Amino acid sequence: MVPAVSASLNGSSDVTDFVINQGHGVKGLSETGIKALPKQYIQPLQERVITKIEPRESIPVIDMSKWDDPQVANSICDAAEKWGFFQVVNHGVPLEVLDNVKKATYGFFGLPAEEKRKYSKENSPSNNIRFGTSFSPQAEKALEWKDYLSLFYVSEEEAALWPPVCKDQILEYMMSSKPLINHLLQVLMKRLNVNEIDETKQNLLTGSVRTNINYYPICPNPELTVGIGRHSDVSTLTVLLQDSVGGLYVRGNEGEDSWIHVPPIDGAIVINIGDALQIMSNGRYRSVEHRVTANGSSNRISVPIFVNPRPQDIIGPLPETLANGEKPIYKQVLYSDYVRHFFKKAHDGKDTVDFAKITESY
Ligand SMILES: COc1cc(/C=C/C(=O)SCCNC(=O)CCNC(=O)[C@H](O)C(C)(C)COP(=O)(O)OP(=O)(O)OC[C@H]2O[C@@H](n3cnc4c(N)ncnc43)[C@H](O)[C@@H]2OP(=O)(O)O)ccc1O
Ligand SMILES: O=C(O)CCC(=O)C(=O)O
Ligand SMILES: [Fe+2]
Repeated sequence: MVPAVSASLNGSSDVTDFVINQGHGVKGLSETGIKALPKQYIQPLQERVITKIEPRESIPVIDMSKWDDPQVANSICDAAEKWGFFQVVNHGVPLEVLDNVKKATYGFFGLPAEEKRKYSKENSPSNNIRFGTSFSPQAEKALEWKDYLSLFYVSEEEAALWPPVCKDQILEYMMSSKPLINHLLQVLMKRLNVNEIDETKQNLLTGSVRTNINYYPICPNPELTVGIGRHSDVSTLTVLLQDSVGGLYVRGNEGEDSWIHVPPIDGAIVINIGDALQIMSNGRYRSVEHRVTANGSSNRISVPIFVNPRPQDIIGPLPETLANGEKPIYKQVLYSDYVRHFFKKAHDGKDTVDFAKITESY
């Protein structure tokens, strides 16, 4: 499309205006046929290079068909402790629901820029609905090659304001994932000696839900930038649907340069532990750094459901995790303060969690 548009995007401010203000996103930029990556997307060397060492181990794939089996429960807890990431198959979320949400994601990003722009921070009918690009463009020295729509679920009535092209499919995906989410949390809690999830705990673990749809368009110089930079999620846990393109890497256990690819598996869902659960488990379950590479030949989409405490909840190590005299390594923090801290800076790997760390004073 439109080489004339590409030719007219001369300076940085033209690109920023086209991508952010006019609502074309990086998808629009990619579709101009742009041949070289604009300089504001060039990441520092250390952020873009993934050393291609073949890792000796891979992220576990857990078959959930016998989900009451204690061995399945053990695999879930072991993976949460060791990797912070695992994939599940035979998880009970209908495959048709997954297909529908992927199609709906393409539907939303395929809308003209003037339609998508209606959901930008400045124009959105609600603060809980946000179409954007990169992560936090005001705070970032280098931008990321990704557009997103972020939907914080408040109520059915408010969801009526979500873009009609994807609303029903996203709601269906969220609702169909609930039994899986509750089961995973029940199993994970049991290992922490939490045998009953009462209403207070349920709210703490699953009281708010944010679903994002991510679009990573074809990139002219994928080796110079990233789709998403190193970060850990601030959720309790994240249920992530990816398509068949690949590009999600997780920090492995074999040193600084160890990044493990999460290979797309048809019908599988990726699960990752977020910072809130790392804090609540006093570090036993790990919220692990991950990143997404840019791709020179395929567009990619993903759909994370972030399951979180409520903004007004105070999070800290659960009393059950400290019952045996274990020392708390995290303090009590207001969850919305934690999330605001995450959003107001560029991605910086695992540094967000320091916000909740107890610092030794001498
Ligand atoms: C986008 O690229 C991403 C995203 C991620 C996400 C990973 C996650 O784990 S998301 C799960 C986060 N948890 C929750 O949202 C649940 C709790 N929610 C809250 O506490 C509140 O909703 C709130 C997030 C604190 C927002 O509070 P509110 O008072 O309603 O809103 P503001 O004051 O307008 O927002 C403050 C500030 O936050 C930033 N922000 C808000 N929403 C988003 C969003 N959807 N996406 C990006 N940034 C957001 C923003 O900076 C706001 O300041 P402004 O000046 O811009 O208004 C992982 C990786 C990614 O690459
Ligand atoms: O696209 C992916 O595979 C991962 C997305 C992600 O990490 C996020 O949205 O937090
Ligand atoms: Fe993430």
